[in-house]
Amino acid sequence: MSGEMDKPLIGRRLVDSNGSLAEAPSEAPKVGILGSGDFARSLATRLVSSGFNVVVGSRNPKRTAGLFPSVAQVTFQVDAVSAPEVIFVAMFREHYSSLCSLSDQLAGKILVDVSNPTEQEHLRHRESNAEYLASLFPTCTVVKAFNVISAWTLQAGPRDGNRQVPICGDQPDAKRAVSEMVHAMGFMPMDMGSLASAREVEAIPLRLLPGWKVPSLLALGLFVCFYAYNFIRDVLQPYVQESKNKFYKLPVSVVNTTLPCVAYVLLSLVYLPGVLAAALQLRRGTKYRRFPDWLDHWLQHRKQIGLLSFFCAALHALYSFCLPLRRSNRYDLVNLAIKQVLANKSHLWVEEEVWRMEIYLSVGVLALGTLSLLAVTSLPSIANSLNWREFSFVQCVATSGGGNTGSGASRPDTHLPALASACSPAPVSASCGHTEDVSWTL
Ligand SMILES: NC(=O)C1=CN([C@@H]2O[C@H](COP(=O)(O)OP(=O)(O)OC[C@H]3O[C@@H](n4cnc5c(N)ncnc54)[C@H](OP(=O)(O)O)[C@@H]3O)[C@@H](O)[C@H]2O)C=CC1
Ligand SMILES: [Fe+3]
Repeated sequence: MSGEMDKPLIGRRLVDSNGSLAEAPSEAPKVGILGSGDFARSLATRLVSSGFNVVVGSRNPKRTAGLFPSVAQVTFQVDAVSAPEVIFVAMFREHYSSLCSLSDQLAGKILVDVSNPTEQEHLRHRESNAEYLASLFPTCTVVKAFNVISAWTLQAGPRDGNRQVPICGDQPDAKRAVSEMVHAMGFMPMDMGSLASAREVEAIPLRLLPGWKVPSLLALGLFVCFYAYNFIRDVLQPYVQESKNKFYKLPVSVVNTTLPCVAYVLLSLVYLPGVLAAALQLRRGTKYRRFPDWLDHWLQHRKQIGLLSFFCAALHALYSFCLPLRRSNRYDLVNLAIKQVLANKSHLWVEEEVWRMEIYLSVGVLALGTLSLLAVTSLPSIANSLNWREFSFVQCVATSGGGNTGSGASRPDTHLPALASACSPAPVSASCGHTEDVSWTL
């Protein structure tokens, strides 16, 4: 690495008072970008605004120059790679070989591979894109970075959820140089080890909510079971036994009765593994042994199960609000009024039912509020701002002493709280026959 990269420029933004990108000082480190596509353009914009001198290498600089910030230099590939020490390869894998003619100019430089394979490419090639690039340019140092950041995020700036940039490479100095650039651009570098990890890093954007698959299927399965049960009980049975047509209940009423059942069972599934884990530790007499795989996975999915429980409870609240809006409800009320008139009753007031409904609603609202609190505190940005004691406090207050076993289920040290506090929460029963209590832990 030349001394150019050593000059500190972290946090130096080059946006003038009009909001446009100002000229980078000539002593600012030069960074090269090969390619002029979407990613190259966003990268150039962010690099310029972070204080770097950017030179873009294109096969057709005349055509593409207008798409880049005016302070970025857009030139032919061969001219772009001569000065910078760090060169981003913002091209697809199949075009890497077209750079082989630049081998001499690229010798000794750091190539940053930002590419993402498609799912088919990932399965087809055994070696990662970064390792392939390294095999084409053995005299260069290849570092894998930025592939998890979309062109849009690069342009818009880092956001809470996707600030982390996994980096891997075989040369610590090259990794450090790229990490500093990542920092300067407002992202968080995350060292993923040697270039052999590149395949793993390239697989990250291919994932689709891996932690949610099983909990979602579980919630769906529970919903189908409870819906079938409620359909038989509330619709089919009256139809068969009394020839009453209650099929109108299918879209709202049956769904509304089903949702809290699902929410309650999911909630109990959040606590059950903690209790089982604690019982297992007590039986074994030690916390220094791994849990069986099924229990380990269950423990790690508690947050998702808890959030799905919250989702069902929130939907139940919304559906309940909509109940009086239904036409069937209006007809029922009118019919009741007519019956009263016919029976010559002027004042209908059943004290017990009135109280039961008042308390039921109040408890329901409190339970949903508590569940919302737990859902909000389980969001990473909020959970990270609480220390362990504060987090446990919120969990315990919200669940009247609910248990917690920590998320690192396979790490023995985090099992300790399981023994200490794996007690089941006191459910809040509602008069309509379902329960709306809430809590889970990260
Ligand atoms: N777009 C995104 O959000 C993200 C993209 N990436 C990765 O960044 C890389 C570039 O993606 P993106 O910018 O979207 O793609 P584009 O298709 O928009 O750009 C690819 C660029 O490659 C250059 N290129 C060089 N040689 C060839 C060649 N022989 N044939 C065709 N093009 C060539 C072209 O520039 P020129 O004509 O000037 O030479 C072209 O602009 C990919 O590897 C992608 O996986 C990674 C994360 C996010
Ligand atoms: Fe309810």
